Amino acid sequence: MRSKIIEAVRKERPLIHHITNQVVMNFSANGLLAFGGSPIMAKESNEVEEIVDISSGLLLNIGTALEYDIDVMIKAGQKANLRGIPVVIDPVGVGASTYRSERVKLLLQKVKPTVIKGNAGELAHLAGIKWGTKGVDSTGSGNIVEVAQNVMQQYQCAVVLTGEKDAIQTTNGTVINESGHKILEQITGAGCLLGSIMTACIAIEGNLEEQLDAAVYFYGLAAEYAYQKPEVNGPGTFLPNFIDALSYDLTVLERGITDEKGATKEILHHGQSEL
Ligand SMILES: Nc1ncnc2c1ncn2[C@@H]1O[C@H](COP(=O)(O)OP(=O)(O)O)[C@@H](O)[C@H]1O
Ligand SMILES: Cc1ncsc1CCOP(=O)(O)O
Repeated sequence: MRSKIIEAVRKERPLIHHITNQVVMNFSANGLLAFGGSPIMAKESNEVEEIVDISSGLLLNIGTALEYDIDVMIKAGQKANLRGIPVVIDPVGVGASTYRSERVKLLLQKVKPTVIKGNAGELAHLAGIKWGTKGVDSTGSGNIVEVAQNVMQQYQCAVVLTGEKDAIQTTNGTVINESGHKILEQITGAGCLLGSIMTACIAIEGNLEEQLDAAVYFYGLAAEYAYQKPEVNGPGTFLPNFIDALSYDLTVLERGITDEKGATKEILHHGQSEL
């Protein structure tokens, strides 16, 4: 099923309208292209509704959003809601400032998301559950299922909570994903690009839970596969290998990870003890 979902995305190459942060724009566009979607970044108020009109999915990521950007996100989000295309909201760093917290609240009042996605710290903030955070990163620990369920109930939408383990929460229940690699914590935009790929996966016909599961599982596996490459020595060399892996078939990734511990074995092989 996961392979079929990914193949279907690659066949359709859905256009995904991004209003995202300045840090990750290029990485997200390249990563989504490699995966098999079609990105467009557009945040001019005068064109944003037209761009929604030609898109199959909308990703709203508040990572570096100015007041103007929030207004544009609301305009685009409302148009997407009218058209019935999926909207993914990524409340990057929502707990880091009052401004972020208040603007995300406003965005969620004005726009109905299909999915809220974020790291555990961001989603715990939305849920009103105490959690450790540092800027845009999650540093705490706790019950991720409780957080995901709470956000789903509060905002009446599906939730993808990321971290060492990911929780995919829909009205069908919770799916826990364990694919992924710790190296993803050392590159910026790992969560943001997952948002792009998730939006592409839910922009085609199908079951939301299965599509989110396919996106999250595939993404984690691509990271594990890339890290195993002999030429990867750390975050810098990981990045291009990861982009390559995002373009591969799921079966290639699955076959390529030979050891149960996958990339962990390879890290030791590289003589690194900490990761
Ligand atoms: N310690 C980890 N082990 C394995 N995968 C991880 C780990 N931390 C994050 N990931 C993966 O990295 C991606 C981004 O998650 P995360 O780091 O939580 O997002 P963000 O970049 O928004 O903080 C997800 O696919 C997640 O599964
Ligand atoms: C570092 C940073 N600062 C504002 S947005 C951003 C990128 C965050 O990306 P991610 O949440 O995917 O790590």
